[in-house]
Amino acid sequence: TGSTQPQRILKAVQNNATWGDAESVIATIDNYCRRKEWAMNVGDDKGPILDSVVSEVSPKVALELGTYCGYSTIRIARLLSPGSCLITLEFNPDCAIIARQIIAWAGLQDRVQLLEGPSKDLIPQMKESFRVKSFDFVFLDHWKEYYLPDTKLLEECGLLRKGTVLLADNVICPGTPKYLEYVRNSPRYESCYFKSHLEYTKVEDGLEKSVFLG
Ligand SMILES: Cc1ncccc1-c1cc(O)c2nc[nH]c(=O)c2c1
Ligand SMILES: [Mg+2]
Repeated sequence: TGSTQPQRILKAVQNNATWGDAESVIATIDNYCRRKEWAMNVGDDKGPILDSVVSEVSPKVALELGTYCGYSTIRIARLLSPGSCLITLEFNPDCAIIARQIIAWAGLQDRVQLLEGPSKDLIPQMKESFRVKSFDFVFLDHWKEYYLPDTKLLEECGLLRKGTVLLADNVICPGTPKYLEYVRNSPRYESCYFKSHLEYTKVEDGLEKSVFLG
């Protein structure tokens, strides 16, 4: 039986990236996915926008919904100051296995906690089980239908505070119309759109940055 896409991405990293060098892991994945096989990483067009928002927020406690192979996990974690942490949620165990190895290859395992399971089950456990008071930054990149319910769940669980920044991938392609309508019309958010392209393509996509106002 053949290999899976995450396994092929891990192999590309092991064969081309430098152990402990997050930049080389990012570059390797972008080269592989641009030239060999497309994959749903935030990529090297939207990636710098993600970087600039993370750098601006400098989160102490960050959350990522949707790890996949760990590409955006590494983009975020490499910018965190020591003592900060990123919790990333992945429901697919086969992806989680690969992502752990790619995150380790980048030397960032000490700043990342990868939790396996559905976000709707893990989010309500954040305070008690994972001792999170609130998140400073949330990257939404899992499944478009879950962006809105998970945002409401984060609100209900008291995991957002005045100034928490939500950044959502794929708000144009595949598109998250219900989420966009909510954050753009709710008085509890200040929202803005960063136009870009779907990873490794010329198709329009973008990131929506939404600040929770409390
Ligand atoms: C897979 C795909 N095909 C065509 C167009 C876009 C996508 C696509 C792109 C992404 O960045 C995604 N990120 C998280 N989760 C997704 O499901 C997802 C899907
Ligand atoms: Mg995405």
